[in-house]
Amino acid sequence: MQHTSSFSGRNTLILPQRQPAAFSTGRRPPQQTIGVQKRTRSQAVETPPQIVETASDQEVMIRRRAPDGIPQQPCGAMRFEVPETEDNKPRNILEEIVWWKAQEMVRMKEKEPLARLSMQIKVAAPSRDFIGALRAANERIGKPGLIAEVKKASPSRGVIQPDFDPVRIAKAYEAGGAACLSVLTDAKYFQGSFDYLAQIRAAGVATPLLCKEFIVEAYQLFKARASGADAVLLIAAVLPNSDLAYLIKAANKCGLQVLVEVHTIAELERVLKLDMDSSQVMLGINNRDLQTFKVDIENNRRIMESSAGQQVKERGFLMAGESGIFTPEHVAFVQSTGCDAILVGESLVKEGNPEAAVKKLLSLA
Ligand SMILES: O=C(O)c1ccccc1NCC(=O)[C@H](O)[C@H](O)COP(=O)(O)O
Repeated sequence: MQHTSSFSGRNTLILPQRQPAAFSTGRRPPQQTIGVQKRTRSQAVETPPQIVETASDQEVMIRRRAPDGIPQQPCGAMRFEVPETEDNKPRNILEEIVWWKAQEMVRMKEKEPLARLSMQIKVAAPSRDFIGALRAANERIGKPGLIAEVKKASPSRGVIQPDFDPVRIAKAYEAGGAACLSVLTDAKYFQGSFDYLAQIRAAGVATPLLCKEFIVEAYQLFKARASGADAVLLIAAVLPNSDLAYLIKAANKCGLQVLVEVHTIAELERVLKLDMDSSQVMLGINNRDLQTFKVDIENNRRIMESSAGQQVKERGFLMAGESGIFTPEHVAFVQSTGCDAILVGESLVKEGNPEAAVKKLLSLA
């Protein structure tokens, strides 16, 4: 991958050269098969078993795009329509969200071209050290550094906080002792907004902000940074390593740190093959399976006890436990597995007094 300096000339931000994504279309390359190929009896004798790829070896389990194209695609004054087939329906919520992002971004780019965002980034206030703030809080309080999530709704829980005021909640989290905040920006599935990031920053909240978005393109990094984010989430279940490598470099060049999220040992093993700087990239274990919604915080222990989990510690990466953390006992459990940070949404945001909820969760009161 070619490296270039962050900014060249006056108005052009140069990003690293993109490598093609291994499975970015969701289709497998023709020479690859899942499991053992079907053979006739004679072939079984003559041909050795050909196990080219198993499910756990696959880079990503979700298909990044609908195989036949998105159902409706504007094209100038015309519109493509692809007939709905079984294959062209998303297989799970994560696929649905990721397919939606492609359509959403067409409109976003029309409204706010990349060049405009690039100009905004140049004059933006410097970003804050997201990972450093979590490490400092962990040292100061002896508990995992808390990333408190500002989210109104989610696909699995519906509306979590009907009386949703993002700035009020952000200020309360900060006053309660959160080291960092995570702000949902997806509008369709989480009722979030990039404007919330900007509003929270403009209101004088000093804790670093994570843009919680389903990022598949560099455009979203620019949008996050222009809105006031200090860090972005990249989801390993969505992005093959080629895309992760590109997006991590692009994010860092925009002044954003990165939280790379995994859900399985296989994903962590894969992600650890990337060349990552532990001062710019942290890792997270999402205990929610984003394809089925099942939450299991034991997942945290399983992953941290694996040899990949050991490698995380040896290489000095900050690791966050994410999802399903409701009580101080959960916090202690996740910390005992080796996580020095936690990401918590529902249990805090649903409380009428989020400041007290943070103190209670961290046993600071
Ligand atoms: O929460 C969902 O329903 C969901 C569905 C599809 C993709 C992502 C989803 N959630 C993101 C998260 O995992 C959580 O917002 C985050 O980890 C906090 O979890 P919690 O403390 O359980 O609210």
